[in-house]
Amino acid sequence: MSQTKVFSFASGNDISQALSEFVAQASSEAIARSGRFTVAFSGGSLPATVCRFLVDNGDVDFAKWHVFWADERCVKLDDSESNFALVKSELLDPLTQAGRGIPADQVVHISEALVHDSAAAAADYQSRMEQVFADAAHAGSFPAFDCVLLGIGPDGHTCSLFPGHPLLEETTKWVASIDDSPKPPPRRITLTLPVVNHAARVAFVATGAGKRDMLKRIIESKDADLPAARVAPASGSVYWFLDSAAAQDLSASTTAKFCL
Ligand SMILES: O=C1O[C@H](COP(=O)(O)O)[C@@H](O)[C@H](O)[C@H]1O
Repeated sequence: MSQTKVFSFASGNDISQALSEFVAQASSEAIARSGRFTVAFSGGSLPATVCRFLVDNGDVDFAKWHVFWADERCVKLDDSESNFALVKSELLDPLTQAGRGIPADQVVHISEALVHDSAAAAADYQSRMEQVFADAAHAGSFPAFDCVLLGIGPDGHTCSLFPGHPLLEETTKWVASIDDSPKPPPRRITLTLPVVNHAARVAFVATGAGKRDMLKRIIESKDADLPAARVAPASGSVYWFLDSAAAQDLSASTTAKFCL
């Protein structure tokens, strides 16, 4: 049974500071336990919020990170729609410039050669994930990410898992393709719900009043029509990092003071 904690912060800077501490702690615990930290990033507004202070956090051993994407658009890596490009500019490039770069073979992004064929791109992405999570692959199980960082859309989607879409029922694949995303661009690849629900920690990040109704439905009503409400890692925890505008419809008893 997963544990859920909801944190509300006064400002975007406060969220970013807390996320820097949260990810740093998740990273140190994972590295102490297994010698590495496996993390999946979403795109959208999340990379800038998560990475604002993380890059300068001297407690993080980025050389031991293995970076994945929770979802990716089937576009070239330098396209303005690319989730890779967001993480590159917010995290990978600044770390390289600071002499603390993540080794390139530990940054597992979509194959640019396959972006014209989403099914092939998803299969290729899964096979590269299987190399990192070899034990899970051999056991026919699912990978257990140390941390999955998720955004939500105003329709309640997370990763590229959209309300009412058949991909929500996927039970075997680690990575799936979608060619009819209601939010452009239409062709994408995404982690599946079983993978997200095997993670040790899932952190949702949502800001702005535009998401407040949706957050009430997801967090308090647990409306299963909304993909984000189906995120409940079997032996992991879910954390919500919200600003006060996004959290304003939640009951006071739902939110907790941030502490690690
Ligand atoms: O399309 C996507 O949207 C969601 C939400 O983005 P946001 O800008 O509203 O935070 C994002 O989490 C996902 O990775 C992305 O592909």
